[in-house]
Amino acid sequence: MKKIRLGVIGTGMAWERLHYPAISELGDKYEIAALCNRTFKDAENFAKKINLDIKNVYDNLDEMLKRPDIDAVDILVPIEYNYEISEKVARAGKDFICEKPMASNMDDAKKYLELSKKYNVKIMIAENFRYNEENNIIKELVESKKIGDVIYFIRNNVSCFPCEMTKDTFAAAEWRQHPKFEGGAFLDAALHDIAAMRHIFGAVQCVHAFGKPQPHDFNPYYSINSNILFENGIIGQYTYFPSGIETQKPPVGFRIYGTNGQIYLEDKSCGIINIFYNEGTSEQIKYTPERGFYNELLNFYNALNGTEEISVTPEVEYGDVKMVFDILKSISSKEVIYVDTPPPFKDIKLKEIQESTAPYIQ
Ligand SMILES: NC(=O)C1=CN([C@@H]2O[C@H](COP(=O)(O)OP(=O)(O)OC[C@H]3O[C@@H](n4cnc5c(N)ncnc54)[C@H](OP(=O)(O)O)[C@@H]3O)[C@@H](O)[C@H]2O)C=CC1
Ligand SMILES: O=C1CO[C@H](CO)[C@@H](O)[C@@H]1O
Repeated sequence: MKKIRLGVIGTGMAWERLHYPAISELGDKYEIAALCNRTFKDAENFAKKINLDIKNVYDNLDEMLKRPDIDAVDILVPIEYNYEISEKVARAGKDFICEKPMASNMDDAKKYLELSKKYNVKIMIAENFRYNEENNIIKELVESKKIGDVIYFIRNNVSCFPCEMTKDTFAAAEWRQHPKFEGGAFLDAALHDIAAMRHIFGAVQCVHAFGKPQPHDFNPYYSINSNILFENGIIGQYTYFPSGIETQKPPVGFRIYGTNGQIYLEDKSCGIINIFYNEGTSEQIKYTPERGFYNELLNFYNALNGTEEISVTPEVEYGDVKMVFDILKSISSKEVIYVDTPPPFKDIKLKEIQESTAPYIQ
């Protein structure tokens, strides 16, 4: 197939540091046709870097979308504009990629689900964690029962957002420090962990969460702790703590305990997944960190080519976003919230779970 001629909307950090390097690696599949940014100068500067003629630089999105020679669009704008711009691009009849989250609230997330059919366009939500190598390896390990039946997991995401605010990082952005959307950093960053957990363990029956309120705008809580019950009976604890002290930062951890052993990922960038078996042996699996961006862009190319389905559609992302807001709802209501399954409690085949875990318990 010919190269996809891509129009880019939002030439900020995610474009420069994440999508552009992956697109460059896929240089035989993509060609950057046009750039659009709210601040024209920034897009113009980037165009110079890649030798793109200035006539292909816009600060008016409608003008860029009129171009018939643009095959597809990549949307990387602050979260509060994701739905509005996606709707505009879909209406223009362009296939597109939109960075996560698909929307900044549930009303827009619901409307997002109609876009693909209504305008007959292909849509991929760029949730890189669902395309990251480590998450796909762990999913395969869990599904193939490498550590037997999974009983429970614990996942922590500990960082220091305030320490990052003055550095050349994502936290420096005004829209992250004073978000105009509910959930702040929890929607922006914890969404990745939630996507990874749902990718690995499947649909979620319900969550019960607690939060320690804080006065700063970037996140409503110092820490959010949640208990999760998956539809397959797996239970887990997830903690999102973006207010840690930099020097005390413990490693981000993901530990999965099964009847025959344990899977341990110290950090998504460490490159090694450890498996510890109950009998005392262990195994290490190497992976390349941060491959999600390359993999998602390859998936999008293949989908436009007709050789693959899009893996992360709005329907897939919808459940991840819903879980973010369900956790926040659980904190404020102090109630258990059903995520993917409507109440009452679905039969989770307790007897089968007890039988499969019996050897572990003895
Ligand atoms: N998957 C991942 O790991 C990551 C994903 N992201 C996602 O990427 C998106 C962008 O984040 P990031 O790049 O960090 O944010 P930035 O603020 O760095 O960049 C956003 C860019 O969008 C431009 N913009 C804003 N509104 C419009 C508009 N209406 N039309 C055209 N351009 C517009 C901004 O212009 P101006 O400068 O004028 O405001 C800015 O250049 C978010 O959805 C975020 O969730 C971000 C980081 C990592
Ligand atoms: O998606 C992203 C990756 O994680 C960052 C936090 O660490 C976010 O701010 C960003 O939007």
